[in-house]
Amino acid sequence: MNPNTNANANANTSVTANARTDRPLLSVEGLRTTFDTDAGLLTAVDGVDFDVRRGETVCIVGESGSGKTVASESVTRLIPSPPGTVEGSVRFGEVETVREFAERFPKRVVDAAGATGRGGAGRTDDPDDDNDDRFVVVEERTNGEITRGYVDLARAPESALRRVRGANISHVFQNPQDALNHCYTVGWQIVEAIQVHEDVGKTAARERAVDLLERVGIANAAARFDDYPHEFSGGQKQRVMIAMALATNPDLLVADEPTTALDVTVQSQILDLVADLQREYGMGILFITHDLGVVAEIADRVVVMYAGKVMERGDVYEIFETPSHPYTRALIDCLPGGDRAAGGIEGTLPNPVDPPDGCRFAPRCPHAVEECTVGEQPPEHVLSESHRVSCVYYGEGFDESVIVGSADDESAAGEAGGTADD
Ligand SMILES: Nc1ncnc2c1ncn2[C@@H]1O[C@H](COP(=O)(O)OP(=O)(O)OP(=O)(O)O)[C@@H](O)[C@H]1O
Ligand code: NI
Repeated sequence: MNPNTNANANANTSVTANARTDRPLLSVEGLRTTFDTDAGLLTAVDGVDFDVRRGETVCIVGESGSGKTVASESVTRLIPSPPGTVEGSVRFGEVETVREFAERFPKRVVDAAGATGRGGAGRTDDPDDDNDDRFVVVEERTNGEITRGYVDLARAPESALRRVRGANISHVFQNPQDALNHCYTVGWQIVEAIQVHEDVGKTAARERAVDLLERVGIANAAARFDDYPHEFSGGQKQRVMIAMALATNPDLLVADEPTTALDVTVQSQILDLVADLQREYGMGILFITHDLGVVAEIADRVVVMYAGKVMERGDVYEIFETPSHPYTRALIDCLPGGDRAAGGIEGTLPNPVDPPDGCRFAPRCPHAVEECTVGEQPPEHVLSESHRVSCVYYGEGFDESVIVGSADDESAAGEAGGTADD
C-alpha cells in the first residue's frame, strides 16, 4: 500500500475539498447516558460534547468510572436498553456516507436559508413522515451546494446503526477474550466480518484476512489463519481484534483501552501499530484510556472526563504544557516522576446516582472554594481556539494563577509570559 498518505499529499486539491475534510467525521453534542438502577437513576455521561476528524486521534481520558466507556459506546448505541437511555445529538459521516445512506433511509435536506426538503429511499407516503425523527439522514446545503451530510445516530433506527457499526465505525474492546469467539478460528472470524458487510467471495475474503493479519504483525499469517483464539497470546489476540476492526475499512475506529491488559512492551508495539494504520488508512480514532502516558504517545486532541462531565479539552501539547483544570494537573502528577506517582489522587469519585452540586471534582480539589460547590458544573472557559476548561477559577473575579502557579513564583518564571491578564 502507498505509504505516502500524509496531509501534504492533498496539498493541491481545491480549497473547498480541504474545507470539507476539516469538518468533523463525528460530532457529539449534549450526550447524556443514564441507567435505571435499583439505587435510582444513574447518570454515567452528563452532557458531554466532542468531535473527531478524519485522520486524527482524540483521546478520552479519566479515572475508572468516569464514563469513558459509556460515552464511546453511546456513539453507536451499544448501550443495553433497558436499563440504558442515550440522549443528545450524535452526527456521523460525510457527504459520501450520506449518499450511500440516502439510498436506504429517509433524507432531510436543510438549506442555509432555512428551507427544508425531503427525499431518500426510505420515504413513504405515511403521514408520520412529518415526524422529524424519521429523517435519519441530513444533507445541509448552501446555495444549492452540499456542504455537510450526516447520519443522526441518536435518532437512527437499529437497522441504520447496525450498518454504521459494521461498515463505518469499528470498535476494539478492552478485553479480546470477550470479543473473540473461542469456538471459531481467527481467520474464519475475520472473513465473517468482511463478508457480513461486503459482497466478496470466500477466496478473496480469505486473502484479505491473511493480508490484515500480516498487516497487524501476526507472523506467518497464512498458517495462523486456521488457529483458534486460545492459540494466540494476549498481545496477538489484541492484534487480531484490530485486524477484525479494520476488515471493513472503517471511517472511525473506537478503541476502548485496547492495551490495558498487555505488558508495557507489547502495549507500545500496539500503539505504534495503531498510529501506522491510521497514517495508512486515514481513519479517525476515538481512543479511550485512563493512562496519560498512552495519551502522550498517540493523541492529537484530548478530552479529560471526570464523573460524567468534561473537565478540560485541548490539543495534546496544551494538555501537557498548560494543564489548566486541577483534575488534569492531578492526573499529570500521577505520571511516573510526578508528585503523586506513588499514591494517585486522594479520595474517590462521587456517587453517580447522587452527584455533588457545582464542579464534580470539587470534593477532591485542593483549591475548591464555595463557588465550586454550588449550581451546575462551571461553563467551559475558552483558553485558546482548541483549549477549554470547566473551572470557576477562569471566570470573572477569580485568579487562575492559584491553579497554574503564580506568575511571580520563581519556579513558574519560565512560563509566565501572558498568563496574568491584569
Ligand atoms: N449497564 C450498566 N448499568 C448500570 N450502570 C452502568 C452500566 N454500565 C456502566 N455503568 C456505570 O456508569 C458509570 C461509568 O462507567 P464506565 O464504564 O463508562 O467508566 P469508565 O470511565 O469506562 O471506567 P474504566 O476506566 O473502569 O473502564 C459507572 O458508574 C458504571 O458503574
Ligand atoms: Ni471503561
